[in-house]
Amino acid sequence: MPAPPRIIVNNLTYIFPEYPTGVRNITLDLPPGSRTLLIGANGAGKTTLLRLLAGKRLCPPKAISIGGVNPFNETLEGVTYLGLEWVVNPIVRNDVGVLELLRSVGGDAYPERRDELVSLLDIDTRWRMHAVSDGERRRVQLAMGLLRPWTVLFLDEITVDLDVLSRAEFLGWLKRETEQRECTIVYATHILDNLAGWPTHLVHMSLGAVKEWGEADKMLQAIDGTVGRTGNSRLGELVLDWLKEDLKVRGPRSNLLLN
Ligand SMILES: Nc1ncnc2c1ncn2[C@@H]1O[C@H](COP(=O)(O)OP(=O)(O)OP(=O)(O)O)[C@@H](O)[C@H]1O
Repeated sequence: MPAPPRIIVNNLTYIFPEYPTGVRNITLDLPPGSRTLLIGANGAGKTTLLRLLAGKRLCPPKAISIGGVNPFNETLEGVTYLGLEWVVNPIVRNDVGVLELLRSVGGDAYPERRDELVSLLDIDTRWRMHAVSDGERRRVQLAMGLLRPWTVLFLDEITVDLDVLSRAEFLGWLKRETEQRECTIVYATHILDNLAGWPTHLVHMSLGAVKEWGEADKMLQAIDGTVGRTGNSRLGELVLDWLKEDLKVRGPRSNLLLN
């Protein structure tokens, strides 16, 4: 990557061909080393935005810059996108061993990193992938996906199958990565456990637009104390307020059927 992994989005609008949905007028500036949480209700546009950022959909020429590069036009060295299509890749359901899989994605080139991920994700290298649980499969996938040292990581909630401890370890490792190397993370998630103190930035999306975004500490200042009214973390409390407000503005989807 030619420049530090800063992510700039400049008035990005993308509408799906033949559908009136998409994302509109999105502007963001996420500095190198930041860890951004993308927050929003189902259908808010998080996956659409992440896929645009990762260069998987064509966007207007100057709307996105990842380390100074338009991701659709140029190959993005060091950018990793882990989303649904990666999760459903059938390769990780074959009768194949863990080490063989890790080798196939370059594990031998990064032996220390491979061993660190195997240990962190509590992977038994004797596993055969057709005979593991969903969570075990997900851990191996994560090790595969993260093995090459990325500079920008786009994560579309891929930790749902992990148990609480594994997810906490994983999040801690991601945080250390951004502290020890020059790299940047954007993570779309609905699961806020163990995320207190994790994000440097928050982006709140609703109905295909960014409603607000900024430094997490500043945005969380509005919520008093470390634990909110419902026992949630301050982050959980803030997000709950956002989503309630979004629902109020949009109205329940069931109303659409009645009209
Ligand atoms: N391929 C597509 N073609 C047309 N519309 C789409 C397509 N993919 C998503 N949409 C629509 O775009 C909107 C945003 O979808 P998106 O998947 O980005 O939401 P999301 O915030 O990631 O939701 P979730 O939290 O459920 O994953 C939705 O209204 C959805 O119906």
